[in-house]
Formats: sequence, C-alpha cells, structure tokens
Amino acid sequence: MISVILTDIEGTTTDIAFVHDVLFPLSRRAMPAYVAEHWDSEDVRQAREATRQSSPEALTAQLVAWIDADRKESTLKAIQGKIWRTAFESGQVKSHVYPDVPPAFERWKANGTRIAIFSSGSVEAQELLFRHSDHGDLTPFLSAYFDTTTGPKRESRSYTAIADALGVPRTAVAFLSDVVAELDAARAAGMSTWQLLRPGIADDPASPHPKVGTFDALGF
Ligand SMILES: CSCCC(=O)C(=O)COP(=O)(O)O
Ligand SMILES: [Mg+2]
Repeated sequence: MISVILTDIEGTTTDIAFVHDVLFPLSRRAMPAYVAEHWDSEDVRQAREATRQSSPEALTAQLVAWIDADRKESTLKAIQGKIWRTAFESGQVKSHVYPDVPPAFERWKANGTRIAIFSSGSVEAQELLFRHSDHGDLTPFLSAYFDTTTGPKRESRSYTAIADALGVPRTAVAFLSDVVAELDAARAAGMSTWQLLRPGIADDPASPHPKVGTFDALGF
C-alpha cells in the first residue's frame, strides 16, 4: 500500500523548458555579481572548496560552465536557489506546473497520502518553485523535500535514505520521474515507479516502468 508519493520536478511536475529557458539563464546572468558580492558566504565558500577556484572570476566561469553542461552539482544548486529567491519573491518569475499536478496533490493529501519532492534543485529552490507557481502556492500539499545532499538521483542508496528519513518501508513509496535511470535506482531500492512522458518527450521502448502522460492517468 502506497503511503508516500515521491516526485521529481523537471520533466515531471514542471516543463523542462521552464527550467532550462527561464531558471538557468537567470542564474547564469546573475552569477558574476552573486559570487563577487557573497565571496565569504557559506554557499560560495563551499563552491570554492568543491571547485578549488581561488578568484571570483575563475569560480564564476566554473559555475557557468556547470550550468551550461546541466551538471547537478550540489554547490551550484545551492547558489542557484539563493539567486532564484530574489526572482521568485519579487514576482519576476512564476514557475510552470502542469495543470494536472495541483488536483493530484489535492486528491493525495485528502486521502492521507504524503507528498515529497526529490530533485537536483536545492531544497530552497524546490520550496520557492512550489510556493510561487502559476497555480498558486502548492507548498501546503508537500510534506518533505530532498535534494542531492541526500544522494545522487541515479543511485538506489539515495532512495533508501529518503524512505528511512520519511519513516516508511521503501515498498510504501511511489516514485514519479521522467528519467529512466532515476526510476531504475528507485525500483532497485524497492519503490514502485511510474515514468512521466510529458509533451515532446520521446518514449524509450526499453523502459520497464509503467508510463503515463499526466498525473491523472496514474489512477490514484
Ligand atoms: C527549483 S528546482 C530547479 C530545477 C533544477 O535546478 C534541476 O536541476 C532540475 O532537476 P530535476 O532533478 O528536478 O530533474
Ligand atoms: Mg526530471
């Protein structure tokens, strides 16, 4: 029996284009000033350590290269979350959420199923995205957030750690994602899995995971 729905963001609740065409360019543009102005802050210090870069210019170049390569580095993701806060809170940006997501969140919460997020975006960024969505504040539906500080999304130990943190058996968790390698890792940990095939996403016939186009089609 499923007691927790664990969902990915990009390509699952939210259009990949919103992340790549709105959020990433925003962090790319703001990165030089952010790094220079927060050189001694904890998040920039951790990025300096992770990259071994010792000047603001070199660190900025490394972080921008990671953005361009879509690298899911925890230190980059932490800084992006800080940058996006200003954009979300000023009203400059509202996040895209597919229209079937809010009613599904309502349905699951009403029947006592907990909803948790697992994304490469930092926990701070995840909360911002769901608080400032184009369907309003969705955070009241969410009970937990996990990012790559818990572990990589393609390793089964991350899913074991999430189930342990939630205090449920792994078999009680349904994981939803567009990425087969993430679903494989969750399934190897014992979770049930469903693959989201949002518009424009090519079907991989080799994927062993049940496929749905929307959360409505999940049937729960
Ligand atoms: C507000 S979350 C931003 C999304 C992001 O930075 C990202 O890398 C998306 O990764 P996901 O694991 O959700 O595919
Ligand atoms: Mg995804």
